Amino acid sequence: MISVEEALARTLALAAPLPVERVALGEARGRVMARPALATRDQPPFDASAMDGYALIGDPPAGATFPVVGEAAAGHVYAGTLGPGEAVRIFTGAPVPEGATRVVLQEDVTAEGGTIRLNAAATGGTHIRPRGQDFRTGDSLSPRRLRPNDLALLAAMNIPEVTVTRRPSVALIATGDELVMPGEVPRPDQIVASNSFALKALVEAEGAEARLLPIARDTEDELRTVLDLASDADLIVTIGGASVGDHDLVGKVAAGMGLERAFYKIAMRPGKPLMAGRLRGVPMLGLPGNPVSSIVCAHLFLLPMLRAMLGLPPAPAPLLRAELSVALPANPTRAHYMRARLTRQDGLPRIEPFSSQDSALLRLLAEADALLVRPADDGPRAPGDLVDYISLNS
Ligand SMILES: Nc1nc2c(c(=O)[nH]1)N[C@H]1C(S)=C(S)[C@@H](COP(=O)(O)OP(=O)(O)OC[C@H]3O[C@@H](n4cnc5c(N)ncnc54)[C@H](O)[C@@H]3O)O[C@H]1N2
Ligand code: MOO
Repeated sequence: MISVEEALARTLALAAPLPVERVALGEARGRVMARPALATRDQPPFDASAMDGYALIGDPPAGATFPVVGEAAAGHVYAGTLGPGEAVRIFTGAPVPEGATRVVLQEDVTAEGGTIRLNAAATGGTHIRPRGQDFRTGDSLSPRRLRPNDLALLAAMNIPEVTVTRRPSVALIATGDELVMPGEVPRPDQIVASNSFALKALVEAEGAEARLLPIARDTEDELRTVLDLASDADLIVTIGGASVGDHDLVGKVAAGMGLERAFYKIAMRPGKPLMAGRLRGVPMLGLPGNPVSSIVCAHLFLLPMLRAMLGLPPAPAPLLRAELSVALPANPTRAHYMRARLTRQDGLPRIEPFSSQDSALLRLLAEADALLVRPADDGPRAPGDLVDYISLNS
């Protein structure tokens, strides 16, 4: 069995960034920008007023008076020339008239019949945003997953379309004679397929597209047929049938179809029978069937693979720190990803693993905030120790 780190390195080696496409800015939220975006103009494109008031020249004392010779509003430049001793009525966002060095707030003047008088000496800055203060033509936004804030910046840069990595298409294949889809009537010896729904949601939240294929029954023929249906995907994910039982056929059938195996079995709990490889050119991840095992493996391997396919830097699931609230015995040779609850407190949160860690228990997984990470061969841990965890709440 290989380590989690080695398995991750081998799965990431299967995942290359996908081709790019252009999308309209309005469709770009959450997409991964593949190239830097370059501003096509300065922002603001002119010296702009930051306040409603009066634009004038110099630093006049309290009591000074000025004739108001014109007006500048947002979208309406003052076409005249401002001279010393004159003022232009100005509104927030308007271009500051040529030569003006200050905007006096309207609250700080008394306006009377086309003239203003300063109530007090103007203080506290010019209230002018200089041209290019936000960004200049040619300034760039580096490649990233686009958040709402980034979209506002791109719009201001006058970039109507962005180059993003194509969404990976992920084929999800549940396997097993015991499975029916939610809403169907299971026989007494059947259960409802659940894993695919968590996996679909995780895949979609990561910015990929998930396709639920028909459940593959436990025959070699049927598994082959469903794997064939997935051959146009960017990533094939099977669920179950990965272990050593007589009906665990995924490894055998995939091998018969030419799977180049990257690994099978890892020193990890849950998730030991994970397999990965390349099937006729398509990366494939064979997840264990136990619901918790498949979902934990998705966090640790499937999502990092998708991020790499999206062109993000190859990286493991992000680790956070928490303060352990109970004592834990030494962890043996398999890294353990324990379902745990987080409690907020000042500083780092407290983390408490559930007493049962059975990998079939979905109700406990639904209660869990985090996977507490126990590395392989980790010594005993005491309350108050700082430990790593992976968040399940995002
Ligand atoms: N003799 C051994 N038996 C098992 C070993 C082992 O090393 N030696 N490993 C155990 C471990 S660890 C795991 S994990 C499981 C993984 O088995 P499979 O990947 O072959 O999964 P299945 O046998 O198909 O299913 C296991 C379990 O999960 C249920 N299941 C499967 N798919 C779904 C689904 N889509 N939705 C909901 N539940 C699903 C299935 O009904 C079984 O109950 O093997 C252990 N055995
Ligand atoms: O690895 Mo299994 O995943 O413990 O249930």
